[in-house]
Amino acid sequence: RRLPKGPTPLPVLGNLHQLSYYFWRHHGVVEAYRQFEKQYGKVFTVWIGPLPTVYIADYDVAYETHVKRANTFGARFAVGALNYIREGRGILVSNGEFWQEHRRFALQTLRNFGLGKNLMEEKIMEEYRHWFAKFSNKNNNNKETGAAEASSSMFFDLLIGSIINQLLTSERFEQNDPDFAKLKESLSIGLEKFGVFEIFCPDWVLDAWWMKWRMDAILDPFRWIHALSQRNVQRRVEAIERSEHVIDDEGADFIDAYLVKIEKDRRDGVKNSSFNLENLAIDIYDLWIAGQETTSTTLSWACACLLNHPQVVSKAREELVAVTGGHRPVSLTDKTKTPYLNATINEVQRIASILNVNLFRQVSEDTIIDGQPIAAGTALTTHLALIHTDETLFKDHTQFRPERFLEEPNNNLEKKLIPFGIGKRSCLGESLARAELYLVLGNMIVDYDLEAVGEKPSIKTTSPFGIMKRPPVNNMRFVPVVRMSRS
Ligand code: HEM
Repeated sequence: RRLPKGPTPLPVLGNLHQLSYYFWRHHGVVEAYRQFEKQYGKVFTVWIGPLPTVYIADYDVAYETHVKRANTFGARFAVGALNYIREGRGILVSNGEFWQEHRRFALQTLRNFGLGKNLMEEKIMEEYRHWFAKFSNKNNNNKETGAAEASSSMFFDLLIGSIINQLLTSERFEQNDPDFAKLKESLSIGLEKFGVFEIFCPDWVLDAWWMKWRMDAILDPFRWIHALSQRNVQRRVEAIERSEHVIDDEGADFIDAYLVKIEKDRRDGVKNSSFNLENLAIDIYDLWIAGQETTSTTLSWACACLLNHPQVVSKAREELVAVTGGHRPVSLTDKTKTPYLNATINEVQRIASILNVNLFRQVSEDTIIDGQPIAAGTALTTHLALIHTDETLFKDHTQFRPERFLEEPNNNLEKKLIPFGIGKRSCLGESLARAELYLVLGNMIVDYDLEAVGEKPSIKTTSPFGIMKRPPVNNMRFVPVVRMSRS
């Protein structure tokens, strides 16, 4: 088999024995893969049982393959738990014409939200104000200072979950919503368990009775989110039928825009259009899953970093107040004038590197990577966490130091930071996520002093073995610093 270098696999087991040993010895997935990188170089193969998987741990190689030869590296490798509910549909794991049409439609719809009246910024700021005010008004918070106390993960889950929900369905999550609390609890258990093994498990293993104990914990929250998406679609259709909801122009949210597209395809006589109600529920499911946990997790990591580095908060605040005068909210139009905040967000995303293992692609033809052959059909991924901790690029990579992005010469560091992936299948929600991170962090830094409740969180993950690198769990206090009216 034409494959890049890697440890010799055993029959059936592949390299699982070595991987498990490194997991245990080096306390996590990323460090385990780093051991292979040290031995075999920037491009290496690891066999997960009978399946060879290839990893790229170098920015230049990732760019040369995923950008310059995008067509060869643009298909998704979709098996296992990731494909479980989707069955090749949605955006995350679909391929071919279906993927192209649905990605283009979702991108265009999100882009429209950011144009003209800028619905995106409006909704982000509306939710920002709502959730900070709601937490400040809670009975157990300090009435004199107006300080709000919250678990960072629950707070950002509600805030970010509500933003994405507003864009998709025009609805907000309500605090103490028992459904939401149940979902988040089971999702965090599921995500801690969801590991490299589950990405590649064939369906018959996922469905086997002897895997039920593990698979139910991992898949139940996803089934729940899918059912919720179906319910939202159904509710909207019924509201339209009862004339309680009217779609103006292109609609108020993603569901409306999609219903307009279904109607347009029908009128244009498009045969076998892939835009229908069931696929709408899957697209919403994908956008919610990909858009909620990722951004919320990044904000929790940001708080862990900022609580440990108050000097960064002071410097960013000084820059922001100089730009806004402290009398108006930070807006996306300020971005070009806030290099320090931009560098801080970059450094948060680098330290967070929230995917211990990125989504996999499938090589579409026999080809060469960095001088080594690779066969068509091979599963391959860019290892973002290894690239973001490459000492030749990010010296003293364990240090949280936004200044590294501002120093000259800095080797074009900003370009080499790729938390949203690279190439044709890179993150569809990048502009929304960047807007959320900028507006929430920028305004929060101007409006609040951050205090840890109890000990400061250590900048260390709670799930080194899962596919997502979850942030430290911590309670924190947001103490208002600006009491003047800022509309
Ligand atoms: C900080 C937040 C986020 C991070 C770090 C992130 C990261 C990523 C990464 C690494 C990928 C895989 C790229 C690859 O294959 O190389 C991805 C894909 C994707 N993301 Fe995000 N994401 C974030 C937020 C969002 C948001 C807000 C949305 C939606 C509204 C979203 C929707 C998607 C979708 C649909 C894909 C699949 C794209 C495709 O296969 O064509 N993401 N994201």
